[in-house]
Amino acid sequence: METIEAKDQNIDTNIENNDEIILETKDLKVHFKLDEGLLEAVNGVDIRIKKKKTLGIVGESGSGKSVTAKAIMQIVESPGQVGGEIKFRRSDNTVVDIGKLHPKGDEVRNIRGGEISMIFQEPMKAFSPIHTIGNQLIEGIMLHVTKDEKEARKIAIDTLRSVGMSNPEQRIDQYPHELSGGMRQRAMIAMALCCNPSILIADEPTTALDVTVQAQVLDLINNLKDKVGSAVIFITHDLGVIAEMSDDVAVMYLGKVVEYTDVDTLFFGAVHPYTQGLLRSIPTISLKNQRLESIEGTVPIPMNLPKGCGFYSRCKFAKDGVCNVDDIPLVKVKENHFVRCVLAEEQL
Ligand SMILES: Nc1ncnc2c1ncn2[C@@H]1O[C@H](COP(=O)(O)OP(=O)(O)OP(=O)(O)O)[C@@H](O)[C@H]1O
Repeated sequence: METIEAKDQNIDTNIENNDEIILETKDLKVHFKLDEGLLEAVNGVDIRIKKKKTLGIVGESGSGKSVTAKAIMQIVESPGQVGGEIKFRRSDNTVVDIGKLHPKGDEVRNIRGGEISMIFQEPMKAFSPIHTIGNQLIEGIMLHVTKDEKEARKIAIDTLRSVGMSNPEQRIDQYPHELSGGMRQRAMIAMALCCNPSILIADEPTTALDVTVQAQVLDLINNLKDKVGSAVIFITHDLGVIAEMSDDVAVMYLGKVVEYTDVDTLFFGAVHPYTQGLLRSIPTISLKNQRLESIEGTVPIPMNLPKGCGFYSRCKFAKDGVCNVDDIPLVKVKENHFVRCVLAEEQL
């Protein structure tokens, strides 16, 4: 077994020597200094995004998924402090550590919205209510793609059409509040895609939509991923969506990745008790008449945490004196399968 703890990475390839890797975080931390104490929202996350692939990040509310995404975009709110490495391969093939760039500097601004863009849970947050959809798309295109306003407007209309918006020539001059929820979500996806980003981060992009529109938006992201050739980071608490969208999956709990593998291994060979608990809580047709299990309790607030496994208080396999003594490393159990659990070896 090999340990891939952040400080002791034992992986033979990394972003510097494997150009299939487009983004890599190492020992990523986001801490908030609050009056009540230090809140460790993200606490040593190592993830890798490969070109044109989707990494799903799954976990319950409060596990640190959104804060991880915000750190990659350098948009963590004050008083959040970001540590660790966020190495990103730019379109000219140079590798930069986004975490070392000034959050308001030109280089981050070029990357954000241009090379890495994000779809948020709630489209109203992404748009200014006082400008038309078109003005907001065109502003981004003129910043990242072309200085020619006519051409930028054409790109905006074409992108709106490509995300399934009817009458884009008219809709482009509407304000966000004039669009339905589904159309607003499409407009936000268009805004995220109009500069052909190499990474699209989608943070629960369908939560606020009704079920039929949800399915359309997921299809849209999958189709556009193929067309534009972007890699996707897809954040959700829904394992059904993970199955549909992901190539690799990172399961997060209490600010850490607890299991990391490809989507098939996740569904057919999950090892971490937390992942197994999440899987037992998915409704399936064959389980129609059985009660679904849920994981008892909730994710604790990541402040003043005791030593050992973060899942200790909720885990039915927890062993006193074993799991609650030291921090648990993420361990390689087989090729492309990593688990943060001392029982991992026994359960294989
Ligand atoms: N601006 C902030 N100030 C203080 N604490 C924060 C801030 N943003 C997030 N947190 C805390 O960081 C932890 C992780 O939050 P995060 O939003 O990343 O979780 P999540 O897994 O994305 O959950 P959800 O699915 O509900 O979005 C939580 O305990 C949250 O309360």
